[in-house]
Amino acid sequence: MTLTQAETAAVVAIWGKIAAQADALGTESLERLFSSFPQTKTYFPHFDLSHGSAQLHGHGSKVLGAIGEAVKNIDNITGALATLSELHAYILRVDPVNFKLLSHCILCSVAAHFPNDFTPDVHAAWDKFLSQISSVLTEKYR
Ligand code: HEM
Repeated sequence: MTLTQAETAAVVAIWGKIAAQADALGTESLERLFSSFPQTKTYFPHFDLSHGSAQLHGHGSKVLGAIGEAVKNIDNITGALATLSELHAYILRVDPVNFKLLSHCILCSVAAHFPNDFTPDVHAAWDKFLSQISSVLTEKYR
């Protein structure tokens, strides 16, 4: 399920705009996740999840940072996210279903901030890209 050249181009095309607001978009994505799918909060009992908390911002920034690494290494996402993959599988033991939920929330945040850039093609390409990231982060479970 590798990205086609056109899909890669569509992912990269909008990344510059996302990167410029990475912290805010990451935080918003997490807030969407915790409010739409409250069961996901169980992985963060040690976090202050209230709106605007420093931990939420810090984590949102880290998540989008990892996505940025995947964009930079779009031909080798597995290698780029290897350490994170081990962390999520062996240490954090995040149920794979949650990756779909977070991916959905990231897409919603990007769509809300960049309605003109978020064309159907860009939507489809980002959907595929985020599912690739999710596959990499959950592949150690098998
Ligand atoms: C697009 C998918 C995801 C990406 C790119 C991602 C990325 C990251 C990154 C970069 C870190 C920090 C690692 C470090 O500090 O070394 C992290 C930690 C963590 N992630 Fe994820 N993650 C994803 C999905 C999820 C999901 C779906 C959950 C659970 C609902 C989750 C739960 C956690 C938890 C609990 C931590 C540790 C937080 C802490 O104690 O600081 N992650 N993730």
